[in-house]
Formats: sequence, structure tokens, C-alpha cells
Amino acid sequence: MKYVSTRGSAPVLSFEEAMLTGLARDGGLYVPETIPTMTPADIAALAGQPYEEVAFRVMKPFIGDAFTDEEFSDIIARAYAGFDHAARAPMVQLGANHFLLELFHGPTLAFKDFAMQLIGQMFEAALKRRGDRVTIVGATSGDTGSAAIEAFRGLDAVDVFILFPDGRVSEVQRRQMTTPDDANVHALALHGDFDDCQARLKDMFNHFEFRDGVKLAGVNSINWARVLAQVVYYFTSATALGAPHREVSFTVPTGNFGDIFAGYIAKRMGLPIKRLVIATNQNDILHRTMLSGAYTKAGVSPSISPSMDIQVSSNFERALFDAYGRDGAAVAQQMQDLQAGGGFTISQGAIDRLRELFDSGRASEEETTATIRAMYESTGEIMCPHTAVAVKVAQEHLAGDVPMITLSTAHPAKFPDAVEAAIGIRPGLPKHMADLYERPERMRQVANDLTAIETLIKEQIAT
Ligand SMILES: Cc1ncc(COP(=O)(O)O)c(C=O)c1O
Ligand SMILES: N[C@@H](CCOP(=O)(O)O)C(=O)O
Repeated sequence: MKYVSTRGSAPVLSFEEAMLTGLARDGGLYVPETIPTMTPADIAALAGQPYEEVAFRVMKPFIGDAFTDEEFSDIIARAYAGFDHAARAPMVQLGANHFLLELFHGPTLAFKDFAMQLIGQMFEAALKRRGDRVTIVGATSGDTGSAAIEAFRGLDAVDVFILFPDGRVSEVQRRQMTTPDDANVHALALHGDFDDCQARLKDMFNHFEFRDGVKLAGVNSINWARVLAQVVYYFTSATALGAPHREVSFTVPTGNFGDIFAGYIAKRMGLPIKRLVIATNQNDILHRTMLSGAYTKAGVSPSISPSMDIQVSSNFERALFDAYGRDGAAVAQQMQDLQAGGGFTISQGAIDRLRELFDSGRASEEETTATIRAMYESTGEIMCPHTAVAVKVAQEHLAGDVPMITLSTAHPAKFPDAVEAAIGIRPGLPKHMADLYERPERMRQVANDLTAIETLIKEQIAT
């Protein structure tokens, strides 16, 4: 399996090279050259299998010969051993034909653990074999950072630097990033928003002298392996509800478009997904784009679902690449327009193709709070604000007898203020994090300035 860049002019790589490379050298994102498919019989055979077995069968065609079957099985087993639910991604029913897919049973209580625990294991195995070490830099609006730190802390072959927007993540998210005391972990509070963090990260990848000097690697959904790991739970949940004999739809709380893009890949692989619904908070650039065909940046306004406070949605580029018939030059032009002028207009053909696949909706702050309250009152379910955004949008897209699966992306205890404001109950942290508020914090403030960030990283690596 080979990987190509969405901008069409970077080297074609193997799975392992793409995983260790992160951003393509032309500024694009790696995607598989072709999408492997599964037959209805292959999909039917997944029903009732353990999560780990489904993960192996779904991901194996994408990884080529990066790992032997035995190595890959062991990697998967280790990745999910720390989850606190035997099903890994269990479902609960919210109402007639509406299901919640709980993706917060990993160590840091968000869906990011599904991919990050796996790529932590894959990086370790690949770097050991190569006798190499890398510098991982990540950008986070709260959950990617904590999951990355948990997955890579204490490893000899990596230093991890996480840029988070100062004051714009929840206290639990911040403490998850600032309290680990491992010497290879560095939490950097950047003076800006998540888009600034992600833009500086991409600047670092595009600054080849720095990139090559520190052997930069990425664990954001820039990294194809992150997206791949997230494809698996679309299969486990859909087959549990009758796929491939029955179509299902998904609503996904969306920011950087990685999670919903994983659903798109599942569909391309043959999973009978009827609709993929993009759910945004008040930072609704993706919903506006689907309505108008114009991707136009507005300022980020902080919300009670802070992990989705994003305006430059990285993986949308991967969807555009396919919508433009894999024309890398067309994508490169649109990305240049975004950088230079703050937006671009999608061609009629490409937006039509996107609308064939995706629906969209938004939830305001008030609607998010009202949904947390209504769901608690009607089902007893306590949900995080990101999940509530998606539930509100999903309710607008319930259609007849097609089951709707809404992704529940974080544990409510990561956002206790928003939950308490809605229902008067402050969700408690699980046992392994019970002393989070007592642990000492360690972080560095950093300006939204490429040179300042690169200098800090180089200094830390040298010590
Ligand atoms: C809790 C939560 N929900 C939803 C999202 C949005 O996911 P994506 O960025 O893959 O669209 C994020 C951030 O990625 C998140 O942390
Ligand atoms: N919401 C994310 C933002 C980064 O997304 P990623 O999937 O590209 O890593 C976060 O919580 O950090």
C-alpha cells in the first residue's frame, strides 16, 4: 500500500514512512493511493468479534508489510488493554433508532485514545527497529495533547512537545497535559487559539531545516495512522446494528474533520453508511461551507465544547482531494487561497460530490446546554458538551428506520463546568485520575511565533 499527498507533489511513501513523516513535504496530507474494500461477507464476519480482531482485519490492508501479522496483533492488544470497558467502544440507546457510541473508555477519557494508544505502540516498534529517535510536536484544543502525552510519556525514542491554546482548554484537559512529570514530555501554552497552534505546527513541518534537524514527527490527524485507527469503531458499531444487511448513519461532532473522515473511509471500504452528518458548535465553518460551497474563515469564538473551537479544519483537505477527483494541483490552489485570503470557493462539481456524502448542522451554546439537560432528564445519560452538539444535530437528521449512531467523543468529567451548568451535577473523575487536581503542574508559556517555538524546542532537546 502506497501513500500519496493531497497536493500531488511530495514523494510517494509506504505506510511506515507516511506514519513517521507526518505532513507531506509539499504541505499536503498523506492518503492511501487506493482504498481497500471489504465484501459484504467480510463485513458480516466482523459482527460479534472482539474489538481487537475487527481492528486487525480493518487496518491490515492499509499497513502493508510495516509489521508482521503477529507484531500487529500484539500492538493492537497492547493498545487497547488499558481501556476500562471490555467492548472498548460500547453503545447505549438514546431513543428509537438513535444510539450513542461511547468512545471515552481509554486512559485519557476521549476518542483520541483509540488512535493514540495504537500509534504510540507503532512508533515504538518502528523506531526501535530503525534505531532512530524523533521529536513529536502536536497541536491540541485539549484532547489530542493529553492522549499523545499519555501514549508517548517515558518512551526513550521520542520527545513530545504539545502546543495548546493558553486558557482555552478545560482545567481537566490542561492538568492532563501539565501534570505528567516524565522528562520527555513538554506542555507549551501558546498565546493564541487552536488554529494558531496547528498553523505553527504546519509551519515547522514546512521549515525543512528545523524539520530535518530535530527529526520532526506528528501525531495530529495530519498523520494518516491516526485517521486509520478511527475507522475501526465505525465497523464495530455498524455491524452490531445489522450491517452489512442494514444501512446505518453516523453523526460526528466535528472540528478538524479527522473523525468523520474516518467514517468516510469506512464507507469507501464498503460499510453501508447512508449519511455522515457533520455536527459543529458555534464555530460552524464546516456547516456554512456545506450550505454555501464557500469555505470562509471567521474568528474562533471560545465555546463550552472547546475541543471543537476550530476554523481551519485540517482533514477537510483530504475530503476535498477526493471531491476534486484527486487533483492535487486544485487542492494546492484552494489551500493557497485559504492561507492568502482566508477562504476559497469549492467548484460546483466538488461541492455536489461532498453533499452526496455529508449532511451538516450546528448547535449554539444554548442548544448544547439544553441538549445535555434534556438527555439527562429523558434518558439519565450525562454527556459531554461535544457529544451534546452532535446529539442535537443528529436529532434533526433521524430518518425512518435507518439507525443513527452518534459519536460520544469525551467523558463528561473532562468538562465538569459545562455539565454542572446544565444539570446541576458535577461529574467526578474516574479513580485513576482522582488526584488530578492535587498533582503539581509543569508548563511553559510561548508566544505565537515560529522562531520562539522552534528555539524553545531545540533548547529542550539539547538539555
Ligand atoms: C471531544 C472531542 N469531540 C470532537 C472533536 C472533533 O474531532 P475532529 O477534530 O476529528 O473532527 C474533538 C477534537 O478533535 C474532541 O476532542
Ligand atoms: N480537537 C482536537 C484538535 C486536534 O485534532 P487532531 O485530531 O488533528 O489531533 C484536540 O482535542 O486536540
